[in-house]
Amino acid sequence: MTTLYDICCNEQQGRHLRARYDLSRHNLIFCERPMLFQQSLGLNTQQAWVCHSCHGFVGNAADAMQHRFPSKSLAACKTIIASCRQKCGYVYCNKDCEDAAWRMHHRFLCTGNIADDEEHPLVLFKQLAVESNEILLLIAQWWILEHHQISSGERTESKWNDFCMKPWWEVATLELKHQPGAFAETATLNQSIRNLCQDAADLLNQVLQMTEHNHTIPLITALDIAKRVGACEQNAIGVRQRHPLCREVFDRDFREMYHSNIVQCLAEAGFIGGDDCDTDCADEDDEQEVTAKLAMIDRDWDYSVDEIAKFLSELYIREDGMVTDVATETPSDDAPSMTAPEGDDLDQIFPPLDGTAMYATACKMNHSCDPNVLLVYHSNPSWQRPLTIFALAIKDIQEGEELTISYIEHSNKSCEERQQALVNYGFVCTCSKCTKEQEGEESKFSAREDNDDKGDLFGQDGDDEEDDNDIQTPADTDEEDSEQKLQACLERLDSIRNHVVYGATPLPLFAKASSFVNIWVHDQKHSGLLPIELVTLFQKCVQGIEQKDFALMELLGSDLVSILYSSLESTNAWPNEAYRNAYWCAVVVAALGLAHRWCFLDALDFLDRGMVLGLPVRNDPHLTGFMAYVEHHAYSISELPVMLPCNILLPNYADPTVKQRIEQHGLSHPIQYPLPDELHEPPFYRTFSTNHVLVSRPLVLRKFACDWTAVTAWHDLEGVFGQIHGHRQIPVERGSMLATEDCGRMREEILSLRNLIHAIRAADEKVENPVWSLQEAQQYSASTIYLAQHPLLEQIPALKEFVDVSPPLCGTQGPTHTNVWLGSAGTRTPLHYDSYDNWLVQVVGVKYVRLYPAEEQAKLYVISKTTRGTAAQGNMSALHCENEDWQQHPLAQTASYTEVVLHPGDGLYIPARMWHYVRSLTPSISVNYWF
Ligand SMILES: C[S@@+](CC[C@H](N)C(=O)[O-])C[C@H]1O[C@@H](n2cnc3c(N)ncnc32)[C@H](O)[C@@H]1O
Ligand SMILES: [Fe+2]
Repeated sequence: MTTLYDICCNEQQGRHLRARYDLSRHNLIFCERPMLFQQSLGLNTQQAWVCHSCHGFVGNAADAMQHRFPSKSLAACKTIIASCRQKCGYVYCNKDCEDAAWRMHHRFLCTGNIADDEEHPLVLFKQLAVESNEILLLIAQWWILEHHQISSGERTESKWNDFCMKPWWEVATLELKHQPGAFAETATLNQSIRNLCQDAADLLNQVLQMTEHNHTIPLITALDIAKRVGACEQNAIGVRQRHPLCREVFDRDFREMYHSNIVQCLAEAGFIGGDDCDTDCADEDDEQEVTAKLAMIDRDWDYSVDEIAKFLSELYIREDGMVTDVATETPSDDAPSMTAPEGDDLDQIFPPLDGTAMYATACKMNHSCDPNVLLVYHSNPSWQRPLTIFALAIKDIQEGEELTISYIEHSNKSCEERQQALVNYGFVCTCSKCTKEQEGEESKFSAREDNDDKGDLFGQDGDDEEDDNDIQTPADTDEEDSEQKLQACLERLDSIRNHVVYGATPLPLFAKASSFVNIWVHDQKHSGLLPIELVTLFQKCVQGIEQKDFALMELLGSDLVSILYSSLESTNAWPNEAYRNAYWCAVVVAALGLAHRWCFLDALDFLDRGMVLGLPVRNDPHLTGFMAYVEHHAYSISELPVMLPCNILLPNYADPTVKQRIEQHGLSHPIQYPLPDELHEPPFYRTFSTNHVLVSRPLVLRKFACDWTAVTAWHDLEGVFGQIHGHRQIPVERGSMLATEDCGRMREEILSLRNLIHAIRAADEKVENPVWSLQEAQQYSASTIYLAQHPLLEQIPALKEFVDVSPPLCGTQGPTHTNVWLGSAGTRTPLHYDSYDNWLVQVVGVKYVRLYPAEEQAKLYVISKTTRGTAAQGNMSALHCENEDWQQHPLAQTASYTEVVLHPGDGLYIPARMWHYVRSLTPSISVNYWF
């Protein structure tokens, strides 16, 4: 999906955004996370306990309570809050966040080792920032990130300088400029800012030189600093993010995750008493399974939202920071005075995060007093992806129209007052509203002010809510028990609904995706393939879709996903296509609901799991638009500001000792020549077909893929797979089917690409050299991890750009399946055959392959079809290649085979039914085509 806007630039308007398509009111135009953020210093850093990497509040409810009220001994910290490795006092959500911040900028700016050195330039720099302008701290980060270089080459991005960058001294004197007689004052201010910038530059340069001895980060000048501070003055947004305990307490997901924590720590702290915390969600008798599941939907929390909110809002804070429960404590006369938080304003107990952020796209929008876009903060349900900004259309917008926001709070301001408020931006507003008002047509506009017009670029309170009045509870006519439960559940939803920010999925995408569901459900009605209870639930989904009841879609969709998953697991129904189709359909319903709530990462998780476990209709024209929409927005909020350097070791193939290392250490024995046929230039398909395909003769084609961008780009496993696509969920195998020890036995899991890369890195660290021997592969079998035979290019279409999706050597029809194999060193694929012709293309790393012709099958101890388990298809051999048990498998000793080592860019043609065994000698990525 392309963006819904274009970034344009002209002399009058500077950089600005224009709608690329017609947009409707309530459409989400884009969302993004800040490229830079600086928390307000002082009290806020102490009270709002946030991660210094992603800026989310750290820990769970218990941690937050503990942090805020340390004198109470509360539940122990259950999450893994990480502290800075140099103990500077910074905290992070977890080790990942710590690591990312460290690698991005913190290694330059950490005071952990130097805290008591008052003369240290870093200490002096921070002091200067505190005394003059906190933004200087942001500038230090900016400079480092802007010049961040990684080992595999430079990746400076122009986005860092794509702002109006008037020097600070010019911006700061804008206001004085218009005052008569302020000439001397202007000159003094101008000079003192120049001096300040020079001091800051001198100190920062010393810091940079001390940390980075090879000077990959250039020195900064006073002007560099001034331009960036100026840019912040005119582009940055003041952000305030409420503490989850204040805000998210109204959210269903949040409650689900933190409910017991909140209750527990409130109880332990004595805020609530005598609770009997019963978890009686399944008090049902042994009714049908589905009915029981339905009861789960209607699970009752021990305490309702209102109750929890009430607990929190009724807490009193004393001036010494202690919290008391008003009901249990009567203040004595000499007790410090108490202040009660107002109504539902809980910010006093859990203060919000305050700070300044730079957003690369939002900062390119110009101001209008009659804007068509509103920026909204809405942290997704959990505590993740903080500071995400959502740009919402508040009017119908035509293609080509400029997208504008209001920089100021202006509902009741006159034109003159607005111009005054805008003075620091250095322009006179000539928007239609200002023009008309100056022509004396004010009345018309003030009448038009509506609720939506809350667009204040600064100091947004993040509480804007869009209540979609179209949404109604579907009327229920049926009298069934499940109906009643559903009804109760819907009633409960009503209260949640009002607290959700709605930004509609573009109607055409929604309509198409939901027609997919409608059609599928309609087909199920009479097919008899699914139990009637499930069909009924799916029909409820359709009703939800028709009524645009997104909360119901989310709830029912995700519950159906878990119901189907447990039936698939417990009855081993994986081969049951009806169930897997249903799984995919449920996933789409849940994703439709989640996308409406802008939970794009969660929606994408569902879709990914659906692609892995369900039977997705690949390239279904109904779904592609919606899936691209979800994918697009998920990507824009999952990005880190810069790519992290790669920590996974891969051999440098240009180094002749590497070849030696592979042969002497990696291989279990010297390769027996002759090899399979080998070519260095691709043959014509017809020649290849005649000489190899028709006669089942393998072929090695060196440099098959040497011009694929994947060969270089994917070398950076960490950047491409760990970061850009790190949030995608994929199926992996841990351990090996060939492992002899229990702990190394293969297990299947679904995890994120980021975690796969972490696991590859962890395996990589077991052995000093990136090339693993057979013994190492066996010894560390439990650490090996493999995304094996997965259609990753279908799942992440963006990856197709890096490879040839239809190589000519796969014939005129092109490949029927394309799979990606991504894993650590030491992965071993047992001896087996496939019924397709196969091109195995090595992209990154080195693999050893052994091939036995089909004629040798009699000597290969084929595992019979009647055996249970994965090998039941008659295409697996019991032989442990490279580690054969000749006693048990004597015939194999005489079986003839060929073998080959594949390097990046090499392709191997494996004929259909030819037996093959594969071992990765290094971390490796391959692509294979069945044709
Ligand atoms: C947040 S930036 C917007 C992007 C800016 N146009 C650019 O080229 O980078 C704010 C600056 O844009 C310019 N600007 C914003 N709204 C404007 C308007 N309505 N008329 C003229 N200039 C405007 C002012 O120079 C202001 O300081
Ligand atoms: Fe205006």
